[in-house]
Amino acid sequence: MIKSFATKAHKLSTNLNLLRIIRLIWSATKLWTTISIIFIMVESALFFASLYLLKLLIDTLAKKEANLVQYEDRVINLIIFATLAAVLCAAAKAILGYITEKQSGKVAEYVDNKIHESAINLDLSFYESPEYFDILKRARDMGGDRPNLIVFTIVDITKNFINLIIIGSILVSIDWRLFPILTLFVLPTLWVRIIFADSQNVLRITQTALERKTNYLSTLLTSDVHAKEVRSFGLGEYLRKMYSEIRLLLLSGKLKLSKERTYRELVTSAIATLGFFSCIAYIAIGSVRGNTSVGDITLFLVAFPQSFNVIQTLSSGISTLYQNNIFVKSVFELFDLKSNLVQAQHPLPIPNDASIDLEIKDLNFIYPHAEKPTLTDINIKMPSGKIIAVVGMNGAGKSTLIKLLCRLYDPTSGTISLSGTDIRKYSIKEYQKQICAVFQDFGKYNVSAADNIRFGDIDGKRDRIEIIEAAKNSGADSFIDTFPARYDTIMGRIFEDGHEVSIGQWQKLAIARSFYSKSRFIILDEATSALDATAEKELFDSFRERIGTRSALIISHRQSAVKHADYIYFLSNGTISESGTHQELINLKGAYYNLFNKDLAQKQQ
Ligand SMILES: Nc1ncnc2c1ncn2[C@@H]1O[C@H](COP(=O)(O)OP(=O)(O)OP(=O)(O)O)[C@@H](O)[C@H]1O
Repeated sequence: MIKSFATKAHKLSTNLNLLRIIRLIWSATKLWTTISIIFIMVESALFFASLYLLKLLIDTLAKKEANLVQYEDRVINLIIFATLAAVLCAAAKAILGYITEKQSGKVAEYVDNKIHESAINLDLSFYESPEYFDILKRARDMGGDRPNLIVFTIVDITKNFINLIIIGSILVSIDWRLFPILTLFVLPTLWVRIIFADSQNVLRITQTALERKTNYLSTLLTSDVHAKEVRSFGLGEYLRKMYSEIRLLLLSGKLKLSKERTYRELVTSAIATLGFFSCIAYIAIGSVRGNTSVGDITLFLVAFPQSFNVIQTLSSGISTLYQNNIFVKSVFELFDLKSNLVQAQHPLPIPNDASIDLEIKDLNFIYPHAEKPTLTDINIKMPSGKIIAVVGMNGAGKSTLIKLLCRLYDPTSGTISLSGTDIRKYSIKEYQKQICAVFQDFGKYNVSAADNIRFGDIDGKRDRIEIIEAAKNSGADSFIDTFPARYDTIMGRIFEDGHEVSIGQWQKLAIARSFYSKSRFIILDEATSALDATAEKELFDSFRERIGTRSALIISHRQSAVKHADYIYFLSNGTISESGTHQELINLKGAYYNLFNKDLAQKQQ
């Protein structure tokens, strides 16, 4: 048992990240941590003073003095000081409670901020990895009340540790054997608690994926996004049953562990109580035999239950800290994750000249954890001021190409260059500012129509004229103008006073956002799929005027969207199989010709 305890203790110290937790608390709030340390000291000093004064009082009472007046004064003074120390100790304890609350609020805010900062800075590949979502879930579970709990527990442990030394020294002064005996009897409780905290952590790790699944099912059952399909396909009952079954499975795992823990704690608590009464018996026998003074017995009766309490609280504090360690660990794991995109050490400035082009050369790309490449031998030129189009069947790799152009991923081999320089030599943020993409799953922001557009250039000044101009260019102005609050109308139905708009109207807002951006390249990935035929025709017939001097890349399954492009690439199974102008590709009578309906293409010739 001792060996096992030692191993556990070693694991505890290495696993606990204690130093790192303390550093985190210190970084979050130096001021409140300093005040908290001061008050811990003050409270402990007052606690010691009140006990010591009580001891002096008992000793004085035990030895009556001849001078009664002096004797009485002495007793009264000791009572006053002991009371004062006890009152001040209680006051310090109450103030420390407030300070800890303040301190833990700051820590919670700091942890939340750091979690969000890490989540923003990690590259897209993390958002396509289940392991990352598990870490993120556990780290986010650290939010809420958990930082509070950890700060409170650390404060409590520190306080109780100091109190233990104080009470321990008092007990040693009565009889040196008391303290080790008591500690020895309480150790099994601590051991059991740590073992089970450890098992609980293992259980939490193994249950994270299932917990995420229940969260997902709950979202399906309750979110507005899925409400229509859940009803029309009658999925509600099926999903609810699935949710309940997983919750039951999770609960049974927790209950099994809890049952075992309760049984073992019953045994170890009995051992601790046995220790407590053994010490009392030892002192009582000493008293009967005249070996222990009345003062010592009284002091023992005051200090001993307190010490028992302190040791128990200390052991439960340590196990609470250990239990929460899994969340702390996940937070640190998240903080330690590094983006796979390597930032240039000395980034080059983005060229300022009017003509700026993008070129993809001999590019190959394989997704992390994927078995085969998604893109092979890609060569594409995006000259300044030109419109190019990429066409291909579902799954050909078009969106993947966009992710690479936006530097959300880096190519496995080959290069993407901006004005002849590999884009990895620029700062990621500055490069990404040059490209504005409207993705297939574009964002629908429940903010005002104006802000939906302004998000295209969040760092720029709020220019209402430019926002209206962008809305006109995308065709969004026609529906925004029908709202009484026009550009100040909140989009979507999540918040009060919000106006839901159609998918096509959301798409027009997203396109307006890209027009409003200051990027020199606009990418539309199936960004007009929900636009009506007239709106789409209007947009693309005068697309060149609408984008000004910028270059554009259009991905679409519709001929009307791509036929005006200066150059078209046909992507097939991750490679470019055809390229040329619309007319050249029609004449070729290959995959492009076949994709866009032979008859229609023939009519157009
Ligand atoms: N994160 C990912 N990890 C692994 N494979 C992926 C990932 N994302 C996409 N793929 C795979 O890459 C291939 C190309 O996907 P991509 O989304 O680029 O196709 P697409 O041409 O845009 O298709 P669509 O026309 O349907 O939008 C698909 O086979 C897809 O399964």
